Amino acid sequence: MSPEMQRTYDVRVKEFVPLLPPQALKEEIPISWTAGDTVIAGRKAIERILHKEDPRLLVITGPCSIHNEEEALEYAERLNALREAVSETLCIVMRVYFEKPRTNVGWKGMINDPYMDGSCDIVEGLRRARRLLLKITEMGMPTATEMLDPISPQYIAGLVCWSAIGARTTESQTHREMASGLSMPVGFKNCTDGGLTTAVNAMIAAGSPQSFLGIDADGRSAVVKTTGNQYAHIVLRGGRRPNYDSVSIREAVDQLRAKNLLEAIIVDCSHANSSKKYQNQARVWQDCINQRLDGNDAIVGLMLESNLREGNQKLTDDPCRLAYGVSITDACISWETTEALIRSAHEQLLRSRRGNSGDAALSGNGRYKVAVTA
Ligand SMILES: O=C[C@H](O)[C@H](O)COP(=O)(O)O
Ligand SMILES: C=C(OP(=O)(O)O)C(=O)O
Repeated sequence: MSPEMQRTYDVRVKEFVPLLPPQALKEEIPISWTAGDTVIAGRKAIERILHKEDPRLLVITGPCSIHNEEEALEYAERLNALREAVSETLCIVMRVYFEKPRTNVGWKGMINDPYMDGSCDIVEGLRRARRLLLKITEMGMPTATEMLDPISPQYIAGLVCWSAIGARTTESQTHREMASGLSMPVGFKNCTDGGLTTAVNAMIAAGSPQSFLGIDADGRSAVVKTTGNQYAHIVLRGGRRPNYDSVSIREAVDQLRAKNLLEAIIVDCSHANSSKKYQNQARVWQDCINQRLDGNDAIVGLMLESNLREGNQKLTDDPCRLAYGVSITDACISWETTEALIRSAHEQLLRSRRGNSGDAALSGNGRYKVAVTA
């Protein structure tokens, strides 16, 4: 480019690092028939739940963010066994989140910075994300992720059954346009202050055909024309106050009904619904199960932030010294708590379906005691 053309461009860009085209990564790590079957069946099951053709409760559970493949695979193996055991009442999908939206700055997830040292080797991040999604879907485990960067779906979306647009990006036109072309159901979080209107508008925009700028499978910049995503739905994650209680659910249903949108709500038991205290997730979970048992079919799914071990840890200069199975972003509930919550919900839903009387109560330490009465 001539100097007079160049002098007004890229004033603050240090470097352009070439990225391999999506097609090249798909050929390097090809989707298998088994993985493809998991994705297709997972998407179908979620679509049927959103349309209330499948009475099961959708459960999206897993780490706040993935930073270590070995830990993610151990979690996936445990969850997959549990998924099969409770599949009569629950449709379990694993959170496999590689992209983290930050309130200001911080580690932005495995795709952005796989070595967690600021080197931001995004090519390696995309490779690791795709490889891990492939391994998890090959187990038969359906996957969920947040789509944050509008380019990355081209590299990984074929291995994802459900995706979220986060609270910080639900108002973004770019993300709504992207969602209109995504192949899986997309949940829009309410925005961080708790307002639902942004998510409702996002559902309308994502449900409509859109034309916007993107890239194609060969990595060429392109005008992307979409059909609209008829499975856009809302995810309540709380805001200035929690919004999982029955009054908030009613309010959300009223807003959805007024716009003729899917009256299918997923409640995120974490984030502002738990006041960012992982110990509160159990309470939110049981409240929503109770609402379901009381006949409220608007809540079709629940989300948990869960990891092998509870809590979280700070990411320091030496990632090798991180504790195994502990989140480096939001604090999570442990595997043991997750399993107890899921098994308890399964038993309560089974009993209710069979018309048996039963009682599930929260014990003092936040774990469930399930007492079946004759
Ligand atoms: O789910 C994760 C976090 O809540 C989200 O990425 C924001 O994190 P931050 O406020 O720590 O940046
Ligand atoms: C970032 C997340 O949620 P939210 O957008 O609701 O903050 C998340 O689920 O990881």
